[in-house]
Amino acid sequence: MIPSGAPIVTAAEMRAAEQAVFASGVSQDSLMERAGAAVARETARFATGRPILILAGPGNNGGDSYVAARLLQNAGHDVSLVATGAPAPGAAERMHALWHGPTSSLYAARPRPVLVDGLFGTGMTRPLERGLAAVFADLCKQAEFTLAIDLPSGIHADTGADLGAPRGIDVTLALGALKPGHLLDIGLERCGRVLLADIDIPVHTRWRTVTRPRIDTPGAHSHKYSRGLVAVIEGAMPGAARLAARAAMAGGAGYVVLAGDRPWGEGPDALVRREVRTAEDLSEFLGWDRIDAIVLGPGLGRDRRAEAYLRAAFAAPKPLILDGDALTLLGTDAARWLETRAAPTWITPHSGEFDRMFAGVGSKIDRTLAAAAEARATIVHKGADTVIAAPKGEVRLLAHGSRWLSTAGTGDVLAGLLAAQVVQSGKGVAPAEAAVWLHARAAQLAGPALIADELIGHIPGAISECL
Ligand SMILES: NC(=O)C1=CN([C@@H]2O[C@H](COP(=O)(O)OP(=O)(O)OC[C@H]3O[C@@H](n4cnc5c(N)ncnc54)[C@H](O)[C@@H]3O)[C@@H](O)[C@H]2O)[C@@H](O)CC1
Ligand SMILES: [K+]
Repeated sequence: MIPSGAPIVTAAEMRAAEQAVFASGVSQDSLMERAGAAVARETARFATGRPILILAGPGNNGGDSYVAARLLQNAGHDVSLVATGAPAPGAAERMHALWHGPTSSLYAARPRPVLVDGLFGTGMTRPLERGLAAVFADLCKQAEFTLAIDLPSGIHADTGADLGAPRGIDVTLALGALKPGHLLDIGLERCGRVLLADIDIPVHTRWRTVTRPRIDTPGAHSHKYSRGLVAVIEGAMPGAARLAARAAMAGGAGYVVLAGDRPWGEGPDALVRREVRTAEDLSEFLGWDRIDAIVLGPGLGRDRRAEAYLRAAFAAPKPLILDGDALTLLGTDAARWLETRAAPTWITPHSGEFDRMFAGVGSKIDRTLAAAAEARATIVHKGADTVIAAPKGEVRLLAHGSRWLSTAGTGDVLAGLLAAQVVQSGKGVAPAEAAVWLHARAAQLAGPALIADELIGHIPGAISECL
């Protein structure tokens, strides 16, 4: 569980935001008191009277531990504290001085039912030393409840990479804002439930977690064309395009046309079919001014005709959603091709497709942002941690989507759903955020062992939660 619509900042941005708070006259000690008070509050809520063991590292994460230990002890809790070494000079050292209980060595620590991890937070820069990681993992294993302060020690704040974090953290209390490490890579698995503590540090960022969209009920004067016409192009595997077309219909598009050389197969009667056999046919069809968005790629194939279809779709001055085989065809030339389009483009790669199209370094957010800027397209980089990035720097992140979505066809459904949102809600991240939320919610409603066809049936239920 991750708070929705929450700001996400890097460790450096968080430090800068803290410096701005200090510059406004708030002392480092009082900020640490706020952080420690939030930790004490949440720990008390979950501890329900059980004995508490608090781990304190050398830096400010440890400083928060000393504050929490003092406040919990003052409130009558049974608290033991262990430290990895002397606290760093400054606020952490001053908070240590205010802690009047004993401080013992981590290596002598006895497990207790409640564990609070204040070893390292955003200052985590290198892997945990092996012996320390083993002791820490063992204490987590033997605890009944574990809360990590800001981040689990052993998770890289900016990338979510594993620097030796234990399994079994139940709650991570993010201080001030979420960090990418709560949402990406191994961090996503190891944080448990993420709670956000507002410690009154203003942050300014264009990165947020995905929120539930607001969807308008069609107005009295709405008609099929005003609600948007989506054209889905069929290729070698017609089932994939049909899934996308049906998802566009369920997603609220007013009119959906499936265009291909075998469009007459199964599917709803409300789906309009159009026979298209060559790239010339396709160009002519895409010239129809009623078309508001095009979906190309699901089941397209990778032959010469598929390439010609891709060129025809690129040339059409319409919003374009590219998925699957279209992305494979773009390959390493993706950015060069995509940036030539005048009309808006969305691409929906999974990590394998993304890595074939774009180089890049850094976290999944950094790489997706860089690719979006280079390609001048909005990118929905799918996965357990789905990152949406737009060329001008906007980021939305959906973590904890249903793991049952990892089956064939669910990506085709997302592409169609995205097209339906594009024709209804316009540009950039907004339609992508709506589509990703609806897709994840439909998956939750479909439950375990879902198949892509069933997912479509739950889209209206997801939409009804957004009205
Ligand atoms: N800056 C502030 O005033 C505030 C910071 N806060 C807390 O401070 C944390 C950040 O504090 P720090 O910047 O001091 O950093 P940490 O407390 O996360 O880490 C302390 C130091 O440990 C060292 N270190 C990193 N990886 C290590 C490893 N594998 N083994 C051994 N040592 C390692 C680093 O040199 C780092 O400076 C936040 O996560 C948050 O918990 C909060 O108290 C709010 C206020
Ligand atoms: K921690």
